[in-house]
This record gives sequence, C-alpha cells and structure tokens, in this order.
Amino acid sequence: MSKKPDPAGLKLRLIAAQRLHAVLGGEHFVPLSAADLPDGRDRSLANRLITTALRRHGQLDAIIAELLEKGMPAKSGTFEAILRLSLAQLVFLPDLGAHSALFLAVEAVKRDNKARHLAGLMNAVLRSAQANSARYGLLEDEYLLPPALEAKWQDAYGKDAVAAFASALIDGAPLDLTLKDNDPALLEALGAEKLIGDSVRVETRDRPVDALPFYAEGRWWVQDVSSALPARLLRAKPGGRVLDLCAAPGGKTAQLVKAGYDVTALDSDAARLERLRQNMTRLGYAPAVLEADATAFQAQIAFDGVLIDAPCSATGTFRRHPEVLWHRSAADIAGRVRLQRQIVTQALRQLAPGGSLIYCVCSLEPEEGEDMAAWIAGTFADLAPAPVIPGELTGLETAVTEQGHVRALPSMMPGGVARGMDGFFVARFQRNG
Ligand SMILES: C[S@@+](CC[C@H](N)C(=O)[O-])C[C@H]1O[C@@H](n2cnc3c(N)ncnc32)[C@H](O)[C@@H]1O
Repeated sequence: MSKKPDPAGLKLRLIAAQRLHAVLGGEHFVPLSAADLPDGRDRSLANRLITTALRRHGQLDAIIAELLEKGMPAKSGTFEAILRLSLAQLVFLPDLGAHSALFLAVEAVKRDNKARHLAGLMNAVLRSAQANSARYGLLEDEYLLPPALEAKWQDAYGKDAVAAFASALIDGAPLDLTLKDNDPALLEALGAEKLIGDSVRVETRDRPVDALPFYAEGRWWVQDVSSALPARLLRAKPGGRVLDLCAAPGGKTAQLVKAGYDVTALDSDAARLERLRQNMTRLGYAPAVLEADATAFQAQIAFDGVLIDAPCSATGTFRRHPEVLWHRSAADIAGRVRLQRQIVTQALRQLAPGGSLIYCVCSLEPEEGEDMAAWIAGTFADLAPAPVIPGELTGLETAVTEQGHVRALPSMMPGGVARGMDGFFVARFQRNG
C-alpha cells in the first residue's frame, strides 16, 4: 500500500519547529534559507511563524503558563516549539486561519518520537487557546520584554523609549545597506531611502539579499545604520594604518577601506573570517586579514587607529535576534565585560602615540557601554576621551550624549526615517602624542 502524502503545510512546520527548537535550546536565530526550504512561499511562511513566536516569546510564556497548569512536559522533543509556533499562528497571525494551526500541530507532534505521546495534550491545549484567542490577542505590551531587562532599560533610557523598543521588537528590522558610491542611479535601482552618511534603507519584499540590484557588482554591503556609526567616527591620520579588531564579517572593515585607510582586519573565528574574505572580494577591497585572538595579538608595528567592535551581549540587535532578550543573564554580561577589558588592554598596546581609538558594542547594557568607557578613561593614563560632537552625526544628533559618546537606540529615527535602528554604543579616545 502506498504511503499517504504529508498534508500540505506540514513540512514547513516541521522545519520551522526544528529551527525554533534549536533557538529555544540557546542557538542564535538565523532565518531559514533556500537550502532549508527551497519553495519561496513556504520559506516565507515558516520564517514568519518563527519570527512571530520569537518576538512574542514573553506573551507566549504568559499564555502557556495559563494553558499548561503543570508546566511544559519534560523531555518532550519539539513539543514546545510546535506549541509556540501554533499559538503564534492562532493568536497573532489570524490571517493564516485557525484550522491549519490545530490540525498541523497535532500532525507535527505525531511525527516526533519524543513528543507523539503528547498529541492529545497538544490538541486540547490549542482548542482551549482557540477559545481564548480574542482575549490573548489583546495582551498588553508589557509582556513583550523580560521584566528585569525592561526595568533596567527604563532606568537607563526612560519609559517612552522602552515602549518604543517593544514596538520595534514587533515590527522587526528593515534592511539597511552601506553604499560604496553615491550614484543616484544606484539608489533608484535599489528603491532605497537615504538615512544618514552612506546608509540607505530598502524594502526587500522577501527577496534574498543577493537578488537585489548590484549585489554581484559589489556596490553595497548589508549593515544596519547604527553599526555604520563607529567606523565613521575614527579619526586616524588620512591613509594611516588601522587595526579593525573583532572584524568579521567585515561591515566596518569595508567602511575603513572605503575611507582610504590601510586596514588590517582581525578576528578569532575562522568561519566568520571566511565570510569577511568573500565580502571583501565581492566589494573589490583588499585589507590584510588575520586570524588571531585579540586578547593576545601583538603587532610588529603600531597602528594610527584601532577600532574594537567587542564581542558583547548583542541586546541592541533584538529586532533581528529577539532570542537575545531571553538568553542573556547578569552573569553572562559580567563575563563579557571581563573579555572586553582584556581586548581593550591588549588593543592599546598596538596604538601609536596620537592614534585614535574607537570602542563600540551592539549592546544596550550600560555595563558594556558607558561603564566600559568610564573604565577605559580611568585606567589608561595616556589616553584621553575624544568626545564626538553632534555635528559629526547630522541626522542623528540626539544619539550624542553629554559625555560625547554615541548611544544609538531602537527608538531613534536616523535622518527622520521611521523604523528605527539597532541599539549601539560608541566611545572615542586619543592616545597622547
Ligand atoms: C560584533 S561581531 C563583529 C562585527 C564586525 N565588526 C562587523 O562590523 O561586521 C564580534 C566579533 O568578535 C569576534 N571575537 C570574539 N572574541 C574574539 C577574540 N577573543 N579575538 C578576536 N575576535 C573575537 C567574533 O568572532 C565576532 O566576529
């Protein structure tokens, strides 16, 4: 007897559940690619389900706590991931229809050896969720952010800004590019909107990045507008030697090469450095590339500029990686601060007298930003703060703090354009000549 074909829509849910299961287990979220799901419509639906489940994670926690009185069953394979995807569909994506959410969730659970004994529970829980979906759909914004992080951010940035962060979490991030040249024809071909500096914003409508105009010709690279700020602020002498520490996949390296510096890009991760090399080849740029640990690397000659894009909690990237909100702990941040201090200490051994230092992180945590800048200023006697002035960031003056640091927030509108930016911190220093 021939096997009955799988119901339509099941395969994409199984693949989506695997990806979400991995993220719940601590992995970084990477959207499904054509290699994971070749059909474009299936892929777009699967990614929509996963991103909705991740952005609404806090609200789904609250719903699940109400629905599963005994909590999540232990050792139940992909049960939790399937439940979250199905609840995301039922409550927050009503245009997809409730029937498929229920039916396909039960079918998906039956396909997982570790979860199939829970098919009845899945059915019962989703029926109950369906009955309450209108009420759940009205959930307040306050469940969106982890309470401890929300309180900490309110202290640092104010209630209004944090309310805007919650909206930014739901809206997700648009695609920002940095242009290699300012040809108006390029802007038009991309249908791009100018932000600040060489940053533009494009509407991709689910097109893969490499299908956008002039990708192969290497006339732009993907880079959030906030991530493009640090390299713009380096003040090494024109054409000078610049060390780009923690450089992969090379967004800032490309900017530094474009600015005319003699760039050495260093990172400790071989796979990420390979991506950096590919990006530089596509762009026609040729920086020196080094695989090394920034806490131990010792150069033969001093550099006129050093940019440190330190590994960090990455909480500023929550629009693209909502999981960072739920994965980070205080201990985790303390560990990163220790690593950041080691990297800064070693980096300063490479900086020439009179040289410019940029320290930056894609983090919203003051410990990794403002506190680190204060530590640097208080620790290295021959280093002076070199405050950024608002005129250096036309269109984003509000990001410049009283101390002359840059604190970019997801609530800010670069160049007056809506839909925000990643959270970022930048501090600039100069070594005494
Ligand atoms: C925020 S990402 C860098 C992004 C990059 N600067 C850009 O603009 O495209 C941080 C990088 O730090 C690297 N990294 C982490 N620990 C490191 C270490 N001890 N030495 C060198 N690189 C390190 C990671 O591999 C990662 O590529």
